[in-house]
Amino acid sequence: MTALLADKEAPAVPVGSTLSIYDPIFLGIDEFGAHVNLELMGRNILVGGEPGGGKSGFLNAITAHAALSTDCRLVLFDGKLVELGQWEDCADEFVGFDPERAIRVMARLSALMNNRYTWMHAKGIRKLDWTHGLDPVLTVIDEFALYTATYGDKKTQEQFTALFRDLVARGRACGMPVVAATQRPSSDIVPTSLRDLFAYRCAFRCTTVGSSDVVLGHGWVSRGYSAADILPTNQGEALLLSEGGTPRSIKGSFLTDAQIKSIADYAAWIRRPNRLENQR
Ligand SMILES: Nc1ncnc2c1ncn2[C@@H]1O[C@H](COP(=O)(O)OP(=O)(O)OP(=O)(O)O)[C@@H](O)[C@H]1O
Repeated sequence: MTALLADKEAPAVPVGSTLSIYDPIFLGIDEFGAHVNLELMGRNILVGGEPGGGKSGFLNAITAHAALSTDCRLVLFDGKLVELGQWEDCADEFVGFDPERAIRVMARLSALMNNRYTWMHAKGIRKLDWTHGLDPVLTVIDEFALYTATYGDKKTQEQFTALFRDLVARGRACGMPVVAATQRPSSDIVPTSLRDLFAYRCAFRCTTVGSSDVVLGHGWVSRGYSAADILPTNQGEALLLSEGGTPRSIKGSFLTDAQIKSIADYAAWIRRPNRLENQR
């Protein structure tokens, strides 16, 4: 009822819950049915696996949390438009298949990182947190290989790759984490030097044991953790590895298109620039 009131008549309290990007993000359940949550701030997440394994579902669950977090700015890259497209109204930037635009947005993120580090240096801050009053900026990229190896020419691909790598390397300490997914987990698309910048790695079903190791890190297959063992019929199952741990079998949370639409509508409403809190 409250939500139906016009802005000027609405009480100065939120009509529903909002989240913080500093809250743990619900990702799904483990093999014992326990909730699996992830603290994103200060970390990057790499997601890989064959088409149809459940990567976009996983990305949508994280994006939903971020969209409902009014302390988080969102930058979305979706070369297919339809995987993250429903969140466009919640995002500060939504990049589709235009490689030049992808580079421009990445370059702006790079400039923002430089500004933040200059400010942090002046203030003597080593790692940004919620007490510093700067909104985190989450970048979510579905199928980054489209930008690094498919769209554009060699020059634009190299430019994007360099800026992307810089964001993954430097973003996390200044409140700019990255969640990046690819359906091509091969060593040319995800070289070890890039993979190692991701503290969290999530492997959905992979076609080969080599691809599983590309996502999780070399040696996990030989220790018995292979995403190639996930059944093709078990979509949404993945091996999740967090810094210093061992891969954990999870079943990712999944939002239907209708659920995404209603969450995205609500999130766009609470994120609108003239929302009540901003008018005080
Ligand atoms: N956690 C889940 N639980 C149940 N079903 C799921 C889950 N995740 C995905 N699915 C099912 O698998 C289908 C494909 O999932 P999704 O689009 O996320 O795969 P993908 O890995 O992103 O594929 P692509 O690489 O082609 O984009 C979904 O439409 C859904 O039916």
